[in-house]
Parts: sequence; structure tokens; C-alpha cells
Amino acid sequence: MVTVRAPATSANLGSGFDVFGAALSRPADVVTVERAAETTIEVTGVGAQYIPEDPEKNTVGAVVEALDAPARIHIDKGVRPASGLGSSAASAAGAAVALNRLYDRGLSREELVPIAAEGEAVVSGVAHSDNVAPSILGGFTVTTAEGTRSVDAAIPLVVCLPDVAVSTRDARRVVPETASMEELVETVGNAATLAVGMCRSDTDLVGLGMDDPVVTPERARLITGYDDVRERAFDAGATGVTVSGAGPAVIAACRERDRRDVAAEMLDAFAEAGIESRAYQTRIGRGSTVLDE
Ligand SMILES: Nc1ncnc2c1ncn2[C@@H]1O[C@H](COP(=O)(O)OP(=O)(O)OP(=O)(O)O)[C@@H](O)[C@H]1O
Ligand SMILES: N[C@@H](CCO)C(=O)O
Repeated sequence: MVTVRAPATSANLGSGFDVFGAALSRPADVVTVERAAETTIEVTGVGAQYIPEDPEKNTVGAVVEALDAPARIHIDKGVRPASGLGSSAASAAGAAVALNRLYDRGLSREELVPIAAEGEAVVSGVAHSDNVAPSILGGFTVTTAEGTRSVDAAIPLVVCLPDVAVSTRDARRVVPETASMEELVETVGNAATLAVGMCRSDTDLVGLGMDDPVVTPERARLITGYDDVRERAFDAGATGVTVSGAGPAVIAACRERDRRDVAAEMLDAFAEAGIESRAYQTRIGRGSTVLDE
């Protein structure tokens, strides 16, 4: 038996659509696997009632197939589904790390990224790796067709999750098909600024680089209260605010000393828009961790 804690993640970070990702120190899924002749999946925890246990429909089933590793699997969800916090990815990442260990497949963490991404194709139609990569490797990750690079970064974060669901599949429908040269130049500049900020653990640069003129404005329309939440977070000291992944969670970078105020303002702003929400005071954290074997 192997048990793995796989963290929530925030993809895109504004300017790095489908490329950037960051592991969050909390929340997390806990995945336990045991050898079995046939695969079964049991799901408990946050939002478990919305998650299919059929291996054909659960992200973990695709990982079992890819590793040819049938198992009795228990997923204890700490990451709510359809949150923008890489819920579907956390389970897939945890299962990939756990099954690789259980069956002594000997794959590196980098090699497990495309395998866990197969699970994302099951739910959103696209095997994007920007959530599974940080959930497996930890830190700040840059994923391209050539592979994944990661760096550790000490950046305090607040993630505010409103009590509404936005599926990645729906949120991908509003992504514009084209961008102007001006938008391209702005996006490259912001993404490069953010990457430099991560390498230096510089919260100001990371926040500055989170702006995105192309995808985020369209996604923000799907989140009631977004503009006020963003403004109030900035007023409380956030250095950057954007949609986390496909939403509806909103992520803010800030200094440690401002984290509590930023969280309180974001919660208040959602409440004023008539929406309950939950704030996680978190930071960029480590990847999947084996808890027990
Ligand atoms: N193991 C799993 N954990 C969570 N959701 C799962 C799992 N397997 C299948 N799903 C399905 O995936 C969908 C949620 O995935 P989706 O990509 O929309 O959200 P997310 O992973 O929280 O967000 P994001 O990718 O934007 O960060 C739900 O329909 C859920 O039923
Ligand atoms: N890059 C993906 C992440 C989904 O979590 C998207 O924004 O659609």
C-alpha cells in the first residue's frame, strides 16, 4: 500500500496560459493505492458527491491505464472539484506518484507528468500539464511541449474560492482564438517578468507579471464580483491578482505580513456580491509527498 499527499495547484498565473503552474502548500488530496486484480476507486472528502468513481470517468483511471497498474484506490479530496485549484489534477498526480512506487515502474517525476496529464484529457478534453506538473514536482513550473522545468520560490499567496463551480471545459470555450501583436508583446513581457520574479522569490515582480490582456478578462466575466475582489485585494497590499486556473478561484500574491488582510478583503468582497467563499492563506509549496508505504 502507498499513500501520497498531492497538493492543489494554480495554473496560468495570468500571463502563462497553459504553461505556468505553482504548487500550493494547502489544500491537498490524499491518494492511497493497493495492488488489486481490477481497479476500483472510492472517493471521500470535499465535493466527493460530484466525482465519478467509474475508472473511465475519473482522472485517476487514465493514470492506471497509462502505467498498466490496476489497484484499489482511495481518494480523500481536500481540493474541491471545478475550483480552479487543480482538483482533477491533484488526484491524477497523487495516483501517478503512488502507482509508480507501488509497481516499481522506476519513472522519474518529470516522466510522470505526461502520464498524469492523460487524466486531464478525460475531464477537459485537453491533456494540459500545467496543474499536474506542479502537483508532482512542486514549486513554480514551466511546461512546454519540450517538457517541464521547475524552481522553488518563496512566495506567499491567498487563494479565495467562491461557492460556485466553473468547469475547465466551459472556461476553455471563452478563450479567444487570436491575439494581437500588441497583446502578444505585453503577455511575453509579463510572463518573463513573472519568471524572473519566481527565480528571485520577488513578490513584487511576480505580482507585476500576473497581468494578462488576453484570456483573463474573458474568464473574469464568469466570476461574479471578480473586479471588486481584485481591487480590494490590491488595496490590502496584494502585488498581483488574477484568476486561478480556469476559475472560479482568485489568486493573489502578497507579502507575508499582508496575507491575512488580503484574505479578509477578498472574502468580504465576495460576500458583498452575495457569494460565500473560502480563503486559503497559502504559499508556493512542495510537490507530491509519499506519506506511507
Ligand atoms: N479525481 C478527481 N478529482 C476531481 N475531479 C474529478 C476527478 N475525476 C474526475 N473529475 C471531474 O473533473 C471535473 C473537475 O475538473 P476541472 O478541471 O473542471 O476542475 P479543477 O480540476 O478543479 O480546476 P482547474 O483545472 O481549473 O484548476 C469534475 O467534473 C469532476 O467530476
Ligand atoms: N491552463 C488550463 C488550466 C485549467 O486548470 C486552463 O486555464 O484552461
